[in-house]
Amino acid sequence: MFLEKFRLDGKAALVTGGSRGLGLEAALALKEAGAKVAVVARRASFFEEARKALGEDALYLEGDVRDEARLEAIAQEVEEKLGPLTVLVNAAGVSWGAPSLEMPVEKVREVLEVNLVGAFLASRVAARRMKERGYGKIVHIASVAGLKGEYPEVLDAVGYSASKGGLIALTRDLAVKWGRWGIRVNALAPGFFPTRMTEKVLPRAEAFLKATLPLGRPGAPGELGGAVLFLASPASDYVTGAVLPVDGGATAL
Ligand SMILES: NC(=O)c1ccc[n+]([C@@H]2O[C@H](COP(=O)([O-])OP(=O)(O)OC[C@H]3O[C@@H](n4cnc5c(N)ncnc54)[C@H](O)[C@@H]3O)[C@@H](O)[C@H]2O)c1
Ligand SMILES: O=C(O)[C@H](O)[C@@H](O)[C@H](O)[C@H](O)CO
Repeated sequence: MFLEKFRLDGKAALVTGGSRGLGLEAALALKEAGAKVAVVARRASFFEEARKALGEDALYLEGDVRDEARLEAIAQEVEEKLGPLTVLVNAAGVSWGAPSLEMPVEKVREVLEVNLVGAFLASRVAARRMKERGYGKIVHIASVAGLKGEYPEVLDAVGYSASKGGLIALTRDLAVKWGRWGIRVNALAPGFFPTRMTEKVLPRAEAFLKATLPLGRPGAPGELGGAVLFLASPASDYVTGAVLPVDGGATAL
């Protein structure tokens, strides 16, 4: 009875940034639960890794989350090929590290544009469709960096932190605005996970994280997918506007 609620058999799910890293892990979790999965990344050449993991049944769609017209076309194609869009995971994201007093302002703008504006655009493209059916699940991959300040030896990326804080505010506001349409909007706030995004930062931050995190280590591959599945599936149908840290206790400090 309860395990059944984690199933997504035959439901269409779209994952932005699903070509690798945490987005790919999200797509794999949704697929394992029975969803028909589409992933978006900026270039077709980025899909090699995802194809190996997700197989030929998945849809691989090129697109930039800053381009709303392209997102509309993607949603249309997903609905034509996979059926009504039930789940959107916004995992597309970029980061730019530099000391805050020297951070190039164009990098702050770029990061906000992808991580915050892009997630908003993908959400409303999905919500226009979900509203018609009175049901939908939107999951943002935010970050603990959006919930608390960071020492520079852990994360020196002010634009990134601001984008994730904005995404958390957006999660709550859209949850309130869209709840009456049956659309649930929630966010995950991962701590440190080893991916392409963190490969340069992790060696510098690891000793600090081991010494300070309640669980004494960064996240490992496979430790986010279950939380994605919870927020994407009927198991969380009475949850909206929530922010779930998956962070080894970083935000409990
Ligand atoms: N790795 C971590 O420790 C960590 C922690 C918290 C949150 N996150 C978030 O998780 C998400 C996934 O990051 P990751 O760690 O897997 O890194 P990653 O660099 O491996 O993945 C980022 C993904 O976003 C896609 N992307 C980037 N810009 C895009 C754009 N403009 N349009 C479409 N797609 C775009 C990339 O192609 C890639 O698939 C990001 O939002 C990131 O901020 C990561
Ligand atoms: O990519 C991210 O979002 C980063 O990994 C941060 O979320 C760190 O986990 C945090 O700075 C640790 O306190």
